[in-house]
Amino acid sequence: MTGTPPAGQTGSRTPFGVRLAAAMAEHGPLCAGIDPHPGLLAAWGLADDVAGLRTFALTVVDALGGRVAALKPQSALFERHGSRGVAVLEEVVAAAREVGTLTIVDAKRGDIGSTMAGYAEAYLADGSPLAGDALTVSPFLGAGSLAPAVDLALATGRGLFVLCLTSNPEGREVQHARTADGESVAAQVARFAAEANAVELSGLSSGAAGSARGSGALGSVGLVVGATIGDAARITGVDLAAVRGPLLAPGVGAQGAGAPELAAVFGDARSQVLASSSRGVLAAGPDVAALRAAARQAAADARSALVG
Ligand SMILES: O=C(O)c1cc(=O)[nH]c(=O)n1[C@@H]1O[C@H](COP(=O)(O)O)[C@@H](O)[C@H]1O
Repeated sequence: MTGTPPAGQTGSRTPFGVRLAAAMAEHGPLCAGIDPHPGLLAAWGLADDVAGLRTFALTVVDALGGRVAALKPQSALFERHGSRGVAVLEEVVAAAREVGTLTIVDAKRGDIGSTMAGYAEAYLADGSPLAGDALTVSPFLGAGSLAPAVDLALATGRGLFVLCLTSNPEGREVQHARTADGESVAAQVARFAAEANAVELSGLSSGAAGSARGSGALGSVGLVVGATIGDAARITGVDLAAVRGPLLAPGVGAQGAGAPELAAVFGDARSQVLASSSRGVLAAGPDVAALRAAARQAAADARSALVG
């Protein structure tokens, strides 16, 4: 992909889907989560306070920045330290940008449309300190309520990952439910993303974006589809390949999924998958070389399941 900008360049008009595809090709289809759980802080010999949080999170950026396709800080585990924890999240986003690594801020935001516009400004606007390259969002107030986030993400070259078939077993109660016309909630969500990507991809016409056009191009509105879901895509009638966007696949590592599950769950949509692992990689810390080795192994496992 000649002319593709550095993967971590944010605020450009080069679409997130194009930048993510380049980063996955360069580093392998792995997103490393930054989840500073109290137990991990303790295991790393750190206090469960803002200083410990900061050391933990910036060590991960230092170890894995420039070496993985994306980093995904888990907002909840920063928020639990209050406003100073959120300031550390802002630092993490800036540090990753500095080393050219894409960030997916995992805050799972969702609200009525007019309030969603506020969240969109916080996480997707140029110049906002919480704006990484993409945001996880919840469509369970109705997928259409996410329209302000879609609009701002596409306008700023950022992306979204919309919860669709989540890795936790309780998710089925909502996601497998059928609407009055028989479509599953998950399929409705997937259709929402597919429609946004179809519009975006049909508009790509020149430069780096244009070179990514074609059957393999990824739009910027992805889905979250857990690697632990078994045959839920078939059960719910979700056509993952038709989404033409990236598929963030948590559940790898600590939640039990590995290469066989990735291959089985994603079938002909495997090339769109960004496998995501947090504790499975972070448990190797705080040693930087050990963190790098763990991420390298996780990326190799994901690549073996998803590429080729
Ligand atoms: O959006 C997510 O990333 C997500 C969606 C989902 O369905 N399941 C899921 O585990 N996650 C997140 O992915 C991370 C998983 O962490 P590990 O189980 O330690 O790899 C956590 O930050 C979860 O909040």
